Formats: sequence, C-alpha cells, structure tokens
Amino acid sequence: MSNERTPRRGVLLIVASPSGAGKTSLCRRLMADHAGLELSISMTTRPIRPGEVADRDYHFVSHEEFQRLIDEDAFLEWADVHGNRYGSPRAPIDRALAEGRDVLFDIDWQGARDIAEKCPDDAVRVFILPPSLEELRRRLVTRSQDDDEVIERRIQNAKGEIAHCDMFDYVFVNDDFDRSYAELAHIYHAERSKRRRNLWVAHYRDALLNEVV
Ligand SMILES: Nc1nc2c(ncn2[C@@H]2O[C@H](COP(=O)(O)OP(=O)(O)O)[C@@H](O)[C@H]2O)c(=O)[nH]1
Ligand SMILES: Nc1ncnc2c1ncn2[C@@H]1O[C@H](COP(=O)(O)OP(=O)(O)O)[C@@H](O)[C@H]1O
Repeated sequence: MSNERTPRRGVLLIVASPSGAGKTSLCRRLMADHAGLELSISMTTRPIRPGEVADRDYHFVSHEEFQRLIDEDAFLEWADVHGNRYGSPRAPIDRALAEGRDVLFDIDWQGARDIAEKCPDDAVRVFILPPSLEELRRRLVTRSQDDDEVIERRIQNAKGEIAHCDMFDYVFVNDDFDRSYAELAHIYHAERSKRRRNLWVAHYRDALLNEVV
C-alpha cells in the first residue's frame, strides 16, 4: 500500500476579530507550528507603520495602483476598511489551492463574507472575540502601538466588527491565550481532515478494497 496522502484541496482559513483581540498573535503561532500553512499578504493603500516590513506585513501600494489591480480583477476580494483599501491578491491563493496547500487570511468580516461566497468549499471563517471591551482597551494600551485617540477609535470600530460575528463558522473568546491557541489549532486540524478536502481517499479506498489478503 502506498502512504501517499495527495492530492488534496487546501483550506482557506480566515481569521477575523476586532483589533486587539489577539488574532495576529494567534495566527503567528499557528504559522510557526505549521510549515505548510501560507499567509496571504494583503495589498493596502494605507501608509506603512513604524516596525512594519513591506511585502512581509503588507504590500503597500498607491491608490492608483490599487485601482489598476481592481480593474485587472487581481483580487479575490477587496474592501474599504476605516478609509483605506485592502485586498487579497488572487494569484498566490490560486497557486496554493492548485498545489493543495492551505492559506491563512487576517482580513475583516467583509473579506470573510466575500471569500466564503466565492469559495464555499474551501473557506473556513473563524471569529475571535475579546473577553470584554475593557480588556480589549487594556491589550491595545499594553501593545503600545497606538496613541489614545487611535485606541478609542479602534474600540468604537470593534463594535462594528463584533456585530458581524454570526456569519462566521467558528467563534471563540480569546481569554486564556494557550487555550485559545489550542482551539484555533483544533479547528484547523479538523478542517484539514474533512473528507471532501482529501481527494486521495477515493484512491486509497480502492487500493484497500483491491488488496488481496
Ligand atoms: N477585506 C480585507 N480586510 C483586510 C485585508 N487585509 C487586512 N484587512 C483588515 O483591515 C483591518 C485593518 O488592518 P490594519 O490596517 O493592519 O490595522 P489593525 O489590524 O487594526 O492594526 C483589519 O481588520 C484587517 O483584518 C484584506 O486583504 N481584505
Ligand atoms: N489571551 C490573551 N491574553 C492577554 N493578552 C493577549 C492575549 N492574546 C493577545 N494578547 C496581547 O494583546 C495585544 C493585541 O494582540 P494582537 O495579536 O496584536 O491583536 P490583533 O491582531 O487582533 O490586533 C498584544 O499585545 C498581545 O500580546
């Protein structure tokens, strides 16, 4: 018997949350623990922030360039978020799916909705809630990335994001980090195991049925 576990269809794992709930920390750990998982690097028109690295955190482009890419249909989805445009480039995602690899997305609820509509068999939507808005504020203050005004804006924006959590497949509260990470990893592993993603099963089954014993 061959131990071959390909071909398979990759997972498009979409993780969304209000800013400060912990999605970047959880996604970084998931990436670190799963070499085969690829991060979708978004394009954005917003300016680069101190500490960010171009083409690692985002591809930073002008409004004209972003519009040109929309016209060329180069995005699987794109959205206006807080006055800037963000989009998921289509080509790396198509390539990953064709090769049976999984892709992780850190995008907002609009992107989650659009990818689930376009790729219903591949998309898995996970939403991370903060324990409370007070704790969200504490985390944003501790992260020390934003001034007070930006933090207050993020907290107000959080409500708009949280209001959409019903459309997600999985929702959990990021209270204890290790427990939340285990939950995210379990979701990812279970989704990977779904039979419809594992196209090799049919061949494997036939090989077992034809095995002479
Ligand atoms: N729809 C969509 N949303 C995105 C994309 N990339 C990032 N976002 C979301 O845009 C929002 C703002 O991101 P960012 O400017 O990095 O700020 P922060 O994550 O709030 O610190 C977040 O909710 C991201 O998840 C994308 O390609 N598509
Ligand atoms: N479960 C948790 N408990 C306490 N602090 C957390 C937890 N998860 C994340 N954090 C911290 O909260 C801050 C915001 O997390 P981050 O991953 O940047 O959030 P997001 O990507 O959703 O904006 C960071 O300083 C991070 O270390």
